[in-house]
This record gives sequence, structure tokens and C-alpha cells, in this order.
Amino acid sequence: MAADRIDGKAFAEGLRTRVGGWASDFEGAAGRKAGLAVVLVGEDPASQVYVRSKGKAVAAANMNGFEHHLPADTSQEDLLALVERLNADDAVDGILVQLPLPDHLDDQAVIAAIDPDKDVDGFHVANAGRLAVGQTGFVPCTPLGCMMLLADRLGDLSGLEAVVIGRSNIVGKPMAQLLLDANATVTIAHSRTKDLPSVVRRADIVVAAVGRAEMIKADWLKPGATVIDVGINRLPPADGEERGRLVGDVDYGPASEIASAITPVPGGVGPMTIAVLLRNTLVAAYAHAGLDAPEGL
Ligand SMILES: NC(=O)C1=CN([C@@H]2O[C@H](COP(=O)(O)OP(=O)(O)OC[C@H]3O[C@@H](n4cnc5c(N)ncnc54)[C@H](OP(=O)(O)O)[C@@H]3O)[C@@H](O)[C@H]2O)C=CC1
Ligand SMILES: Nc1nc(=O)c2c([nH]1)NC[C@@H]1CN(c3ccc(C(=O)N[C@@H](CCC(=O)O)C(=O)O)cc3)C=[N+]21
Repeated sequence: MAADRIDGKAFAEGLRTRVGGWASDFEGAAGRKAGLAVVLVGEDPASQVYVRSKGKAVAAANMNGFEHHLPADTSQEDLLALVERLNADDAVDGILVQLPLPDHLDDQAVIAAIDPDKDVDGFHVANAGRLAVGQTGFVPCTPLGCMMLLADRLGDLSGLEAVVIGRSNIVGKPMAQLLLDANATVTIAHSRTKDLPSVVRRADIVVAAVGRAEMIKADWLKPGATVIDVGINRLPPADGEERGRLVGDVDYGPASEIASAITPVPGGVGPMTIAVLLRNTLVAAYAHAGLDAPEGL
């Protein structure tokens, strides 16, 4: 039987609408809109598209967006100076520096310069540490979005076997921590994992965050598994196509014959990332303004 398609796009639209309503309440209470600053260094076309779609989402959710587009040869010093200005700017509640940065810039030093209370990406060590020890802080948007989809689909995750493929600081590691907090039994697989298919086969929940097109095959899956595909990969253009198709890390068609539920790419995890970014920004805004956040935000 074909798996249910987990409609991340629809879920994200619902979340964005709820956040937009709360953002209007915030404006009423605080006398200003919540504000997100997005910093983009260089001309990478994919990043530009992503930054533009964030800008639109921010405006649609009744928030201010401040875009800072710096040239590719921006110095570390100038980038850090901009981050410091945004830290000090009372109109800015959240700061996102689009990664990866050009090679001559130090991602870690730039993230470290962001005020942890404005770090709506959840990448600062203070927020990573809070997540690791179970304190409240900003959680990276993509894994938090994945958890929302899993909770909506499965409810209680206690005792379920979860396999996360990928161990990056922005997706795999925080994802594993969130699953552990939700009482799943968690395995983190990576490029040195031996016999990945047999590791994946024990999973009730598979989260794929590798960045390799259609790498995870249907016959690796336990029948009935729930599959969350974080990967965003562009295939080379086929005949007659100008741009290749976007695909995930999971071989979707065959996998959907074995899984019980699976997120598509596009239309799955990607839209959740943006919706959670808006949510995190509004959480930051309430805290910054010294107001209590609404129940459910
Ligand atoms: N939907 C969304 O909103 C987002 C999507 N993404 C997408 O998610 C994917 C992962 O992103 P990110 O975490 O930043 O990527 P990274 O490149 O930082 O990490 C990839 C991880 O996959 C592991 N890996 C690589 N090859 C294999 C393999 N053959 N077998 C098993 N594991 C392997 C690596 O292992 P090792 O550590 O051993 O090298 C690493 O841990 C990308 O496609 C990215 O575009 C990312 C962010 C947001
Ligand atoms: N500081 C920082 N924070 C990030 O969160 C961050 C980042 N840097 N760098 C790049 C990655 C990637 N990422 C995506 C978010 C949404 C979609 C998304 O909405 N994708 C649509 C498709 C979009 C399309 O068609 O191109 C979808 O999957 O349906 C994709 C990718 C966030 N990232």
C-alpha cells in the first residue's frame, strides 16, 4: 500500500498563519513589529532565492524583514561589525546569517558573535548547549520542523527506534537530541557507519539529512516506517529541462511503497524550516520586549 504523503507545505502554511496572528497581537502589545535581519554574503543563486522567499514569508506574517546583502569579498571584520550593529538594534529580534559563508570567512566566529537571544537559527554554542542539557533555548529550525511533523503524525514517540542519517551541527545532531528528549531510542549514522542499510532497517523513524540525491533505497526501510527527508538536492537537467528537478535523500517513489508515511521534496521539510524561523523570531521578539509569549507559540 502506498505511504501517506506528509504534507509539510500545508502544515507550514497553518503554522505561518497562526504565527502571523500572534505577530499582530505582538505589534499591538509592543507598539512595533517583530523584526528578523537576514544577512547574505555573496551571490550564490540558491541562497538568493532562499533569502527572497524568507523575506516574503516575514512580511506575510506581519513582521519586519531587514535584508543585508554584502559582496562576496566582504571582510570578516566588516561582517562582525554588521552583526554587532544588529545585536544592538532594538528593531531586530532575530538574526540569521545565511550559511555557508564564502571560504575566507569563519562561520563559527560569525555565529559566536550573534547575541544568543537573537540567534533564531539556534546555531550559537549557548543554544546548542541548552539543547544538549535540556534547557530552554532556540532550537534549529529544520529539526524542530521535523519534530512537529513527527508529533503530528505519530503523537508519542516513546520507545520508537529512530535512525538519523547525518551528524551536522545544524540538522543531524540537534535532530537526534530532540528525538532523545521525546524518548525515542536514537541512532546517529554518518559516512563512516558500517552497513547503513541494516542500521536503517531497524528504524520506526528515519530522518535523512545527508545531501545525496535518492541515496536511501526502499529496501533499506522497515515496512511501515515513517520517513522524514531533509535532503535538498538538484539533479542534473534532463533533456528539455532548463534546471534539474529537486529531490531528497530518499528514493521517494519506491520508498513510498514500503513506508507508512513520507515527506516529499519539495513540499516537505523545506517549508517547515521557514515557518519555524518565523516562530522562533516571534518567540525572540516577545522575550526581547519583556512580554509573555502566547500559549502554543
Ligand atoms: N529542508 C531544509 O530546510 C534544509 C535542508 N538541508 C539539506 O539537508 C542535507 C544535509 O544538510 P547538512 O546537514 O547541512 O549537510 P552536511 O554536509 O553538513 O552533513 C551531511 C552529513 O551526511 C553524512 N554523510 C555524507 N555521506 C554519507 C553517506 N554516504 N552515508 C552516510 N552518511 C553520509 C556526513 O557524514 P560525516 O559527518 O561522516 O561526513 C554528514 O554528517 C542537504 O541536502 C541540505 O541541502 C539542510 C538544511 C535545511
Ligand atoms: N543560517 C542558515 N539557516 C538556514 O536555515 C539555512 C541556511 N543558513 N543555509 C541554507 C539552508 C537550506 N535551507 C532551506 C530552507 C527552506 C527550503 C525550502 O523551502 N525548500 C522548498 C523548495 C524551494 C525550491 O523550490 O527551491 C521545499 O523543500 O519545498 C530549502 C532550504 C535553510 N538553510
